[in-house]
Amino acid sequence: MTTIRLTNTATRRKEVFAPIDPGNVRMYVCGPTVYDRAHLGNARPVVVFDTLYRLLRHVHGPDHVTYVRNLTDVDDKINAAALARKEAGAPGSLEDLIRQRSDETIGWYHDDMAALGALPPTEEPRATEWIDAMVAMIGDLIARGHAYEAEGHVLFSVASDPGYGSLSGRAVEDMIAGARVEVAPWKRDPMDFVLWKPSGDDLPGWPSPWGRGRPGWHIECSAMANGLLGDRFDIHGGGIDLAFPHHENEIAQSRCCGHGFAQVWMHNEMLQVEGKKMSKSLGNFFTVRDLLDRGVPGEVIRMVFLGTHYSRPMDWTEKKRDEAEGVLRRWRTMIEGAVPGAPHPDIVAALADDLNTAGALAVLHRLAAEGDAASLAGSARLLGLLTPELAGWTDAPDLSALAGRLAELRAAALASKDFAAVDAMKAALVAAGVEVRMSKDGVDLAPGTGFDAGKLEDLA
Ligand SMILES: Nc1ncnc2c1ncn2[C@@H]1O[C@H](COP(=O)(O)OP(=O)(O)OP(=O)(O)O)[C@@H](O)[C@H]1O
Ligand SMILES: [Zn+2]
Repeated sequence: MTTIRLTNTATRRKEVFAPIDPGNVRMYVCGPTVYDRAHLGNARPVVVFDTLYRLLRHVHGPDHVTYVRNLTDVDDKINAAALARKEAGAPGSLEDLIRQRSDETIGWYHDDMAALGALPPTEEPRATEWIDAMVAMIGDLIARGHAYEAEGHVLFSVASDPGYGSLSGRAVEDMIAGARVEVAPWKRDPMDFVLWKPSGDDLPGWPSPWGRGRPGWHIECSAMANGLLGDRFDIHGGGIDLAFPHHENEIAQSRCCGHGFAQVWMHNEMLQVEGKKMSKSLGNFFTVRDLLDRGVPGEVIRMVFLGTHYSRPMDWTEKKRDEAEGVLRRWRTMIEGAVPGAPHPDIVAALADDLNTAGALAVLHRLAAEGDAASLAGSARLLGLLTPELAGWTDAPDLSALAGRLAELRAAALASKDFAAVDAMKAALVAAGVEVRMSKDGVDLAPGTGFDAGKLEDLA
C-alpha cells in the first residue's frame, strides 16, 4: 500500500501517516461560519483538504474514509446580518431571519465549492444541531475542574491545563502577548476562553444549567468532532490562521475531557493579497462567486490553487489564471474520447509526499507531453481536474449575436461615415479578450487568450 507522509503541525515534522483504523480513516476540517459568501481565501482549505480526501479514498478505498466538515451557524455575524434585514423591513421573526440567512449561505457555499470540484464531505454537522453535546461536554469540563461558571458565562481555565500551547509550541505568556485576548471582569485569567455565554432575549439561545445562552466557537468543533469521529481520530485540518487560538483551544477542551483527539494537525497557508491575508475584516477580498460570474471556470481556480504547496502563502494573479486556463483547454481537447486509465504511480507518489500538488501537476504535464491521453485523464481525476463534473466550460461561447450587432453597426457606419459606435464596440470586445476580424464578407468573433465572459456583460 502507498505510504502517505504528512507534515504534522503539532510535531513540526513530516511523518508517516498511520491511520488508527485503516478501515475507517477519519478527518475533521473546520468549515465556514455561514454569514456570507465564501471569499477566495476560504476556498483554499476546501480545495487542499478535498485533494487529501481524494488521496485517502484512493489509497484506503472510498468507503473507508470519513470526512467531517462543520458549519458554524451560531455566530454574532449571522445575527447581525439577520438584524440588518429585519431593520430593513424583512418579514418574520429574528429567529426566522437568522435561519434563513444561514440556510441561504449554506446553499451558496455548496454551489460555489461544487464549482471548484470539491466532493461533499461525508458529514456536515450544523452547530445548532449539536448544542446538547456541547452542553454535556462543558458540564464534564466543570466536573473535572477545568472550567468555571461566572455571571452566566462558563470559561475554560487555561491554568488548569499543563499541556496548553502544545500545538503552537509556544509559552502561554508569548501567546498572550501576540493575541488580542478579551479582558472581562468574569475571567479569572485573561487567557481563559468562553465555553458558554448568556444570550439576550432577542438573540438565539438554548437552555443550559448556566441559564439561557449559546456556545463559544471552540467547543462547537470539539463536540462535533467527538460526536461523529470518536475520542481519537486521524487528521484535523484548517487554515493556519485557526491554529491559535481556535485549534489550541479545541485540543485543550477535548484532552481535558479525556479524549485523545486528533493525531495529525494540518494547516494550509493563506491566500494573500499583496502580502496580506485575504480576509473579510481587512476588506481585501473577492468571493468565489465574483470570479465564477466573471467567467473564470471553477476548474481553473482549482488548478491555480494546486500550483502552490498548501504550506506556502500564495497570491491569485491573472497570469496564473491565464496559464491554467490555457493548459486545461489543451488537456481537455487532448483527452476527448479517451477512456481514463488508472492514476499514474508518480501522481500518487507526489500526493503521498505531503500533498505535493505542484509535483503532481508536473507529472500531468509530462503525461500530456508524452501524448498519453488515457493516463492524463485518469491521473488528473485524482486531483479533481478534467472530471466530467467540471467539463463544459471549454466549449466555444456563442458570440453570434454580438457578431450580428457589430455587423449592423458597421453597415450603418458605412452609410453615415461615423465609425465611433463601431470602434467603441470593437474596443470593448478586445478588452474582453475577443478576437475581432472584420472583412468585406462579414464579422467574425472568437474567444482569444484572456477571454473574459464577464466583461461581455457591459455589451449585452
Ligand atoms: N486568506 C485565507 N487563505 C486561506 N484560508 C483562509 C483564508 N481566510 C480564511 N481561511 C480559512 O477559511 C476557513 C473558514 O474560515 P472562517 O469561516 O472562519 O472565515 P471567515 O471568518 O469568513 O474569514 P475571514 O478570516 O476573512 O474573517 C478556515 O479554515 C480559515 O482558516
Ligand atoms: Zn474548528
